[in-house]
Amino acid sequence: MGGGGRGGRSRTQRKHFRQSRENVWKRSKSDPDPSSSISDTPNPSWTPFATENSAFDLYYKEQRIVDPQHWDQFVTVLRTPLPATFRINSSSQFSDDIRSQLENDFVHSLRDEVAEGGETEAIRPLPWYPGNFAWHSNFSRMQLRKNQTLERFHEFLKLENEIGNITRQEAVSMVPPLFLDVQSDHFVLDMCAAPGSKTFQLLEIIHQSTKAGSLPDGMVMANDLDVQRCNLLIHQTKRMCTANLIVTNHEAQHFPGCRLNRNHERMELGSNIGQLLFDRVLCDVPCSGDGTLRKAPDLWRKWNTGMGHGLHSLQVLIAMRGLSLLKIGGRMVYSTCSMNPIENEAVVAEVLRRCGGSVKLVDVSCELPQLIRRPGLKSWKVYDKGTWIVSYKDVPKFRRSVILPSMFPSGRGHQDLADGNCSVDIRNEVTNGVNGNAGDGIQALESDNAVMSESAEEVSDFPLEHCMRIVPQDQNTGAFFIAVLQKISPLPATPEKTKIEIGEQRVEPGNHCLEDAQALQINSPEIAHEVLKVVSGENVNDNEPNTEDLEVSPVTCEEQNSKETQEPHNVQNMPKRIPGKRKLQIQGKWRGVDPVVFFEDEAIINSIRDFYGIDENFPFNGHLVTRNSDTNHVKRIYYISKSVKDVLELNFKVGQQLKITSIGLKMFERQTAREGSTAPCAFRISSEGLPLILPYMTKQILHASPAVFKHLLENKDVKFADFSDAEFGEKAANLMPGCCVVILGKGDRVASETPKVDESTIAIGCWKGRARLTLMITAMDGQELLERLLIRLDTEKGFSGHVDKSCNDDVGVGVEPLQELNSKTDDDDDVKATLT
Ligand SMILES: C[S@@+](CC[C@H](N)C(=O)[O-])C[C@H]1O[C@@H](n2cnc3c(N)ncnc32)[C@H](O)[C@@H]1O
Repeated sequence: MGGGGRGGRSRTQRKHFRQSRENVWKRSKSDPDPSSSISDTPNPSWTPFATENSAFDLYYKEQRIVDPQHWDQFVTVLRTPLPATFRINSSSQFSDDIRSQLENDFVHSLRDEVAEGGETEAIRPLPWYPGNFAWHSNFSRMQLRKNQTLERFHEFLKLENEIGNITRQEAVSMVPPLFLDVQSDHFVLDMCAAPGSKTFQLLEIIHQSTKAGSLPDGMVMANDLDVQRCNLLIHQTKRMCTANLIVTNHEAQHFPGCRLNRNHERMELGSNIGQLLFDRVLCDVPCSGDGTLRKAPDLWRKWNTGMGHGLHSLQVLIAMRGLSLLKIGGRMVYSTCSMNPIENEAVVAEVLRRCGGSVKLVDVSCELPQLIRRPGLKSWKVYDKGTWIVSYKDVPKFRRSVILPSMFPSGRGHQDLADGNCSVDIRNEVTNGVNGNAGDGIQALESDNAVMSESAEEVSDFPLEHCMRIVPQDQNTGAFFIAVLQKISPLPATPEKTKIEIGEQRVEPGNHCLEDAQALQINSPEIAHEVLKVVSGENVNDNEPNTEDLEVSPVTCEEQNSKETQEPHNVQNMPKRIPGKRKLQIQGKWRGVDPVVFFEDEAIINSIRDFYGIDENFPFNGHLVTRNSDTNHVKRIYYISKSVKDVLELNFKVGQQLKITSIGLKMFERQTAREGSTAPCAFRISSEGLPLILPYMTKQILHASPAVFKHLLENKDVKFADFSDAEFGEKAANLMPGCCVVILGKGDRVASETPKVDESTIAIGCWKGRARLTLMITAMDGQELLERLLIRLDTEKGFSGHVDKSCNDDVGVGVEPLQELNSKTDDDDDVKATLT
């Protein structure tokens, strides 16, 4: 994949390259010596780390999270700023370019200029990340921002990050997706996905070996409870330009099951999937976050043990829901950025206990051998109200709604409860709230009165040593906990009583299979049965109630009021209404979320196909969606992969249980400018969609020599007569008015008529007006492409003869951002170049 690798450079060449190209890498005599300000000095504002015997210290020591012998080393590392790490997008068409640019320009130049005595590599690939895609720098994020010597490197990272070729992400946060063993055809659920750094990584893996013009068979479903954070995720993953992503907004513990009932399944010949199950599930749950202390030193003051107690039950519920949505044989990774055993090993042990042998904890010690990790804890204590408790039987009665049996290594407590010795006091539950955060943190722990219960220390029976703890002092990172689980058979049925025994705050009805347990929210069997009918849109067999169809989030029930009297947005795909059951008519009308509608307007689809000459092999049917059911006013048309299409069709059949906030890839956008509305095709191709559709386009294409391409990028819009290559100008003038694509020819060849489009092809969308071509890309994309073009020009042999003087002179000069692009008016054509 990719092209234009730089190849090796001599030290002199590198130096020349730096001097000629950079416009920011300049140090005057008055500037301080950069190397002196780049050293890793402890951040003086992080004085809390110096405070011995804080509650945090005591907790870490008492739980043996850090061996007391290595305490000083641990604290020193915590006080050292976290190094900036980043990852090259392995599925980017430019990943090879970027890797060689890093290796040949930055590794050496940064070493020469800023690393100690030129001995240390200032940036290097993380040894454990496959394919050398992830990189570690010796600089903190602050140093990158503030240090003048690093400015060019920082600018490079920022630009490539914005474009989507690089992702700045903490090293430990990159680990969990690697243990998922994701393949390109997998359906992957990311349950708590925002802000989306791991989702992006999952998409990279899915797309990694995709050829130009094709899509992987798999897909990623990224979910988060917080709608604002979902928006961050959408922004973050937009850089990936993927048609294989659905973003949803649910409580993960109630994530819909989307299961067709058996009758429906039998009727729906050709139905691709009958239930939404996943090959892989990432369960990166909300946690107390002490592993992020190096990034967020404030946590030192805020963190308390109550935070973990409050999250434990939710973490168990989310993990259980993940396992119920996992295919048999599938893998789930449970992870937190906390070192607290109550949020980690205790959760894993409880999940294994509930699953009763249907799920196993996988020993992954042979995977990623270069990643230094420590085994999970088998034994720990629970700290509450100034006391270290080693067994549930020592928990005072009034704390039993907060301190649960599942928080202890043995998980025992069930028998006592069943005997009526220690019944759960529901009143306490209510007064303490579900999070159990009674402030039993720093103050309590600091008290001299901390005592230990007298029972013998418990040890878990589960092989919790297979869990992984990544600690800061081992490889200069943040901290992370990771457990890999595999589902080996269906989850067992569990009686209601057991659920109460194990201390859940939510009491759920009836006996049911654990596969559904965490999704049931409807308290009456009658109502449940009616919901089942509505969801499936048909009668169900009374003898075969199928509880999995009831997986409706409580949000669904509450959110009906504002819109329930409106007509469904997509009538044809909505389930039939049952009179008198309005309260249950809720699916598909998520407040504040536009509906997803298949786009089937043949007139528009045909006009697009004809205008761009799109090959019949490129499937449109069922792959185009919009978020506006009024096709006269559709502004954007999105493209979805086959995998996403299958899920969407299933979602319609089950009554739109999924609350979809984003889906697919923006492919076409209505041109709203005056000339746009008179062009033969009102829809232009978006820059995100271009790489996918380009190999199938036969019309509205121009092939440009590097000189012409560069001229266009630099000038943003060019009159046909002003192109140095008159033939190109003439061909441009002969195109139909409207959107067109300019493809960069390779090497010193004059662009051929039919060059093969491959992964390394560079192309840009333009608007062909009456007298000129106008770029239709963002300033950022333009700047990045110009940089890349310069690199290719600099590298490819034999390139010289076809570039005019001005182009050659410009090589090595700083690039002017194409900022004015979206407001620039073509005087001849009066067309606004609209950004995609
Ligand atoms: C540790 S962060 C996830 C980080 C993310 N995986 C990433 O790599 O960018 C936890 C996320 O869980 C979300 N969250 C909290 N409670 C949730 C719930 N009940 N269901 C789903 N998401 C939840 C939070 O909004 C937060 O975005």
